[in-house]
Amino acid sequence: MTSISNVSCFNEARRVAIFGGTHGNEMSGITLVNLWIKNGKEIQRKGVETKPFITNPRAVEKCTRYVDTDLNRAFTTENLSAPSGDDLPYEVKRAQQINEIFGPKGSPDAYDVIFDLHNTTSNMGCTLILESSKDHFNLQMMHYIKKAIAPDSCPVLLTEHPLLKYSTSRSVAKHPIGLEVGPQPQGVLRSNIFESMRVVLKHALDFIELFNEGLEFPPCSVDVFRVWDKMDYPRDTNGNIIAMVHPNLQDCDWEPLNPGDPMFQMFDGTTVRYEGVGTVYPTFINEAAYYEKQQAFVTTRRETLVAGNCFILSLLD
Ligand SMILES: CC(=O)N[C@@H](CC(=O)O)C(=O)O
Ligand SMILES: [Zn+2]
Repeated sequence: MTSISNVSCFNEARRVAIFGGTHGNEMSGITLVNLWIKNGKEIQRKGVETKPFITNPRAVEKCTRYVDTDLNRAFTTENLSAPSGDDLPYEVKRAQQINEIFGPKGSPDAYDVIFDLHNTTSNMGCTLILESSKDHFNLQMMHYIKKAIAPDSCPVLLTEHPLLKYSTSRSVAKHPIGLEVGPQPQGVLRSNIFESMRVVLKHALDFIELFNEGLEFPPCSVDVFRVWDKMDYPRDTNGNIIAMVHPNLQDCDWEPLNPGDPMFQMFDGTTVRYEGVGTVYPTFINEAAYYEKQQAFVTTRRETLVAGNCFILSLLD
């Protein structure tokens, strides 16, 4: 990327991948990717090579999140550079293979864009996950998608955080995009969730086609929710959970939570209130997969990011 004040230029996005089954029990992405592996017409765009790919086939087969360890945390430099061997956890070996095919992570040879399709048990709607506030290409794409699906909404979760950021499968690409759609139980397919994932992907691929054709995208601003903190369930001294998400908070992803608002309901009926400073916007509320990560929900803060004028580099010649 070249940045000239407010101008961002990129090479064409020729190589695009769509990942499903990074978590083997999140059925929308698995089903869509399998459909597209059989017949890719729907995801074909002029001048773009789009590769649908099942990232964790053994977890998909077992319909479980992972086999040995969470694949969507496995793309650390340490794992990717570990000497390959049979004793490595399955997902670490798989991360190395994926890095070979779609990366290497951080190199010019890496895929341009990777969409990673996820489902959540939380009421997050159709959420786009952005890893860097400086990724103007992704910001422009997200702006385009938001406009295209209006009046439906499509919140953007920015996971850039000094401690809470994790090493995702999609992070091997130059422009990683997570798509998180819910609520949907693990192992279950719901038609409404399936359809909204499909529609967002259609607009995303349309954007890439238009961009490659040389369309110029003027500066724009994008409202995002930046990850702020993670909140665990109240626990006893043995580490057992002793409360549930409060009914006032359950399903209220992206809605403001203010100091003093109910947060958890103890098993004895008492209410635990939010005691932070200022308004936060909780999300991933009561996500099933996060019980093992000691996480009841994450808090976010609202922010507006600005994306510069965006077009292909060859237009400058
Ligand atoms: C529920 C779930 O799996 N969420 C994803 C979010 C992401 O892809 O960034 C994860 O924890 O890996
Ligand atoms: Zn997932």
